[in-house]
Amino acid sequence: MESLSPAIGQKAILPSTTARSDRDLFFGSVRLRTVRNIDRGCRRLRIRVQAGNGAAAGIEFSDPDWKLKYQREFEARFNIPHITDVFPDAVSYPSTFCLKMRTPVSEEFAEGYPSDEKWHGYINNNDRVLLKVINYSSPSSAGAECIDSNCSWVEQWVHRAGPREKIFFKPEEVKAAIVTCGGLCPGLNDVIRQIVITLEIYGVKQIVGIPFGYRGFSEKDLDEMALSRKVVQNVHLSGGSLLGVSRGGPKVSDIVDSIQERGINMLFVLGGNGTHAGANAIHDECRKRRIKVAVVGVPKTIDNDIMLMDKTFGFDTAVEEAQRAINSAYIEAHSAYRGIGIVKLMGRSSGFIAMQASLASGQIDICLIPEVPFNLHGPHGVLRHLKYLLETKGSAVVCAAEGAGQDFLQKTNAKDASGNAVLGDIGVYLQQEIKKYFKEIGGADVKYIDPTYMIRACRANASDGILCTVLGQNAVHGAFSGYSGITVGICNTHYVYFPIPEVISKPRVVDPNSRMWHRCLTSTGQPDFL
Ligand SMILES: Nc1ncnc2c1ncn2[C@@H]1O[C@H](COP(=O)(O)OP(=O)(O)O)[C@@H](O)[C@H]1O
Ligand SMILES: O=P(O)(O)OC[C@H]1O[C@](O)(COP(=O)(O)O)[C@@H](O)[C@@H]1O
Ligand SMILES: [Mg+2]
Repeated sequence: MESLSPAIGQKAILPSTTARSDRDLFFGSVRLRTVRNIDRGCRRLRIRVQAGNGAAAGIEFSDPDWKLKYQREFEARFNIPHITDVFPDAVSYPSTFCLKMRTPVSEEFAEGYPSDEKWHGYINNNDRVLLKVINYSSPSSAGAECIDSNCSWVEQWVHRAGPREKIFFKPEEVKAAIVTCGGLCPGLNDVIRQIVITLEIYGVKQIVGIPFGYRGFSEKDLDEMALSRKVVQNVHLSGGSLLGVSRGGPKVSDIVDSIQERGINMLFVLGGNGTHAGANAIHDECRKRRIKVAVVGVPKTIDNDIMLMDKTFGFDTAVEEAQRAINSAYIEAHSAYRGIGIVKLMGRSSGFIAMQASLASGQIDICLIPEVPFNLHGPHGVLRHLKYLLETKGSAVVCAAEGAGQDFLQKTNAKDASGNAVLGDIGVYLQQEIKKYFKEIGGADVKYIDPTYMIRACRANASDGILCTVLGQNAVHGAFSGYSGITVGICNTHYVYFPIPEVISKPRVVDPNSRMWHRCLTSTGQPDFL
């Protein structure tokens, strides 16, 4: 067989088993475009290798120093903004955070812990974490993300999160605010709790919650909420957000006016892509006005649609909670004569919850996600496959992400207060179409379960609770260390700080050519519905 790792522009031959259709093939970021030239008899596809990341970024690969240059550019992109960028003379102080816990009433170390303490657990500012940990030997390796056509190994380092030896805020001068925006997500209260507790460990006395997302900065009838360990002690025992959430809200300049009026100099922002876009704009505006405010995000999205991190908090809980709905749909379908269960799960543009929940349950026959187009009708459509399932198994269960199959639904162009498109209900549509289809051919007992808001309102499970704890603590460490315009994340099991623009450049989506999606397909046994 010919090489699977040709240079850019060269042709390669892939075995037919590698190609699942006439569509483009992706090996990570390397796109192999099928030329639709199936050799007679041997069923092989001719493909052309298109550029990897690097060429797209304008890298000159003939330059012997291209790797070095790429790394330098990467380092600059992932540099995390610091207060000294704007205030070069900003004074630092010895940290008041120490792993050796003292009783909270002790005034012994009010001015900082003695520097002769042997081990504080501090992070060095130059500590880094590898963003990509696999050295792919070929662009054709599953999941390969290549910069050049040989998939050369180029180290990509990001900043390690954690407490630093020097802090840039005196705890007694800090007024910290926490705001939770967007939709609910399991774990919001756990993060709030940890932020408050960690701020108190640093010695901060003024901690407030901004009610109902960014709106709390402008609505006159909404008062900020005083927060302390006492207030947040048991808040993680219930779902939702102690502070409330909202979509939409005031202009960034009005938010920053309010920040100035309130004397806030640390702002912790819990939210998804939209919230982080807001947080970054707030950070920029504070810099423009030359006010010393640390703006730190904690990514919140049940959909797991934030780039670069292993996962976001609440996602595990959502997948776990979805099992209950899937199991109910399965029991209903299995116990009925020609039963079909439909479960709709959240995921506006990313099908992670539906994919993982289907995989975990092993009870789903058809998983539909926004990233993978499908036909409903026709010889290869979902309905035809359901007919086959009823004939062979007697029942079937479908799991659909809310953003799946939106092409079938009437578009309204309606937007929510944040500007997100309001989606049609794919679950209801599937239910109607399935009923219609089976009416003439023996009928089907169709049950539709929409557990979406029940899942979102859950309290975090133990694993998410721990993730929230670490993220919340690191958010506070980041702010005290003088960073702003950053967000915290887990990356290859380590905790890191990212500059906000890098994580919101686009939503993270399921790669239809990934091994995980393929695992899901092997579990469901569904065909391509095309
Ligand atoms: N591009 C943006 N710039 C500033 N604020 C934004 C932007 N996009 C969304 N927001 C604000 O962020 C908040 C949350 O956004 P939303 O999209 O509803 O949720 P999420 O943060 O979970 O994506 C809303 O108050 C919205 O007004
Ligand atoms: O009904 P709401 O509150 O707008 O929330 C629905 C949205 O919540 C989500 O689960 C998460 O959205 P956010 O990350 O923007 O909060 C979306 O998938 C879904 O469309
Ligand atoms: Mg959003």
